Amino acid sequence: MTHAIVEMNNVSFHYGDRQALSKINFTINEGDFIGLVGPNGGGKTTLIKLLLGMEKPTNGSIHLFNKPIDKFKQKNKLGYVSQKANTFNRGFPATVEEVVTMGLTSKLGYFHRVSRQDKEKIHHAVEKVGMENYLNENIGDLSGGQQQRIFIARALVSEPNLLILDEPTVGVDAENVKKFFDLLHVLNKQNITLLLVTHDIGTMTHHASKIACLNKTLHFHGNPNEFQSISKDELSEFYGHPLHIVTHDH
Ligand SMILES: Nc1ncnc2c1ncn2[C@@H]1O[C@H](COP(=O)(O)OP(=O)(O)OP(=O)(O)O)[C@@H](O)[C@H]1O
Repeated sequence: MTHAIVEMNNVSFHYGDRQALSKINFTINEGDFIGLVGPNGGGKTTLIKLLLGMEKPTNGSIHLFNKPIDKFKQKNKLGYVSQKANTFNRGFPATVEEVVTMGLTSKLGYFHRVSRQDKEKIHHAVEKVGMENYLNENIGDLSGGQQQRIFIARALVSEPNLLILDEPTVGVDAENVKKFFDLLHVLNKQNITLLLVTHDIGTMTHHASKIACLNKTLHFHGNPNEFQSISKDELSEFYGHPLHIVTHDH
């Protein structure tokens, strides 16, 4: 039986006079791996802000794990890796272990003492992303792809059921993109539901179990085969410009 962990019902959102989202009905089921795609300004970031409780819908309702979002207190169930996560420069004075610890302290408060159990969680999260040999390295000395793994570990440390990733493969080379998706599949098999915002539709159709296409309204939400059967003209109309999709075979 599938369990809905996110339910958006008839959700609209305005920034002042500007409507960013209109009448969105969107469900995320436990175990989904959803690629959220759409043109620039289509409302992807806004939708994520609503899920994270950073903005409130102008109309409609959101339920997280069967609770109305304003009654939902288990913030640890949601993990978020932002687009700007890997911007640490060389020499940034924090070790991998310290960065991953921030994933707990941001939820528990900075004065929360890190217990032995917390340490175990931190090490476990770092192991999950295959970076256990780098715990004492400075984050700024790692490659972009390695830093990205650490930010995923930071999001995983609070043991989320839903992991939201915003444009995680921008600026990552093809080999590391492949490794990154391998990691996401492992996490997905471990029952972590994934919502990945991306402009790379071609890669997404190979990896995601569902594609959601957003341009103010939700134009499509279904499996990648159904998505690929949408005509190029229809997609270009939805995007507002001709679209060239590069598909990657693995
Ligand atoms: N803080 C804000 N104030 C006013 N308008 C905003 C604000 N943030 C976003 N918008 C507008 O809301 C619409 C949706 O923006 P949003 O950032 O959600 O789109 P997006 O799909 O994430 O875009 P991109 O792919 O370029 O990151 C756009 O028209 C944008 O200009």
